[in-house]
Amino acid sequence: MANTISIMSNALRNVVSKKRIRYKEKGFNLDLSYICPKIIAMGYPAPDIIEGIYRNRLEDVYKFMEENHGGHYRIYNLCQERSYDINKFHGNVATYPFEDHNPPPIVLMQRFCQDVESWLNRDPLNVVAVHCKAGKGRTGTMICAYLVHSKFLNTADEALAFYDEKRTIDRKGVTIPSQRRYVQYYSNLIPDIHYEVVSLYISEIRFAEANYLHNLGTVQCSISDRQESASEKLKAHELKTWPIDFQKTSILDLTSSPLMVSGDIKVELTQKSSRKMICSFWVNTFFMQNDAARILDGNTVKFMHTLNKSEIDGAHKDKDHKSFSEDFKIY
Ligand SMILES: CCCCCCCC(=O)OC[C@H](COP(=O)(O)O[C@H]1[C@H](O)[C@@H](OP(=O)(O)O)[C@H](OP(=O)(O)O)[C@@H](OP(=O)(O)O)[C@H]1O)OC(=O)CCCCCCC
Repeated sequence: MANTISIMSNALRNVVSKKRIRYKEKGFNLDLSYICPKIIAMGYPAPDIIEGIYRNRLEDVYKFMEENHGGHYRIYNLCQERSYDINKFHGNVATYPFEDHNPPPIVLMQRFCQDVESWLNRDPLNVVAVHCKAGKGRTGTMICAYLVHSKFLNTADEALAFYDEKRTIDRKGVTIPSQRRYVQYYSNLIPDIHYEVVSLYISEIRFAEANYLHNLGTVQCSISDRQESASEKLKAHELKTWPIDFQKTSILDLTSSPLMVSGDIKVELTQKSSRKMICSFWVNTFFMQNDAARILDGNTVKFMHTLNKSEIDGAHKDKDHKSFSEDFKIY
């Protein structure tokens, strides 16, 4: 009977881990992959019995780490929605939590990379094990940032492709466009660009060739930023929202009262009635300054930051937006 339950549980874990590469050696069967000898990506180490039925069991991950890297491992938990007693891993657990399906704040990426670098430099035997919930999107975003930070690879694209190959069977590791964009942003800081929070004024957003939106009629457009506070969980903080009737216009015109934004900014389109998310994207003002065309009076900046469909979260998955035109752009 116990053997049957174990077989069924392993079967379910395999289904839940989808196309992620599993570690199946030395008696282990874990949603876990070595990205390189010192960097492990893994699914959540579930402490409770129920979640342990379909995800890594914490005790199995502990056994794996002790047998293979005893005394030389540090765990990084990126989950904002889950946690466990860090003493289960001798207290050597660092947390850098952010929301599922979203990019991390740039400053969180910097702190994560510095922490990993410090740990790995302490002893040649040291390794890191990074996880979120699935150990795929958020985990990949941070690991790719470190692959560029450490100059193990030279570009964001190289890091993303390397991670995709080492972590997934279908080479679809980091798929959320804004997560991929933030790895690119981070790589733009290497080797020694000083990041700072920059304020810009949004005076116009143009939605071009977005036939899909035209068919939706009035859509709600919101712009949010992120206000970090130690106590509160990270979440987008809505600054303002506007209705846009895409049957009449494809421009959000804020010329009369530009909106000042700073740092990590989320633009989101939702169905006006249901508030169901249509698509969204995160950008960071520091990396948009070059796109900013100073208007004559010098203090209002209209940034024409072109994003195409593959760079818009939600649209990239296509499953809901098959009628998006190929060249869906947000300026
Ligand atoms: C008999 C039931 C069979 C269920 C088969 C489910 C098969 C299945 O879809 O399993 C997967 C689901 C969801 O799986 P998870 O609960 O693990 O969620 C994943 C996680 O959010 C990833 O983000 P991250 O944590 O890596 O940052 C996300 O990647 P991203 O943000 O990059 O898109 C991925 O989206 P994606 O897959 O890429 O679209 C999500 O599927 O698991 C569950 O729902 C767990 C509950 C399982 C219920 C167990 C009941 C005992």
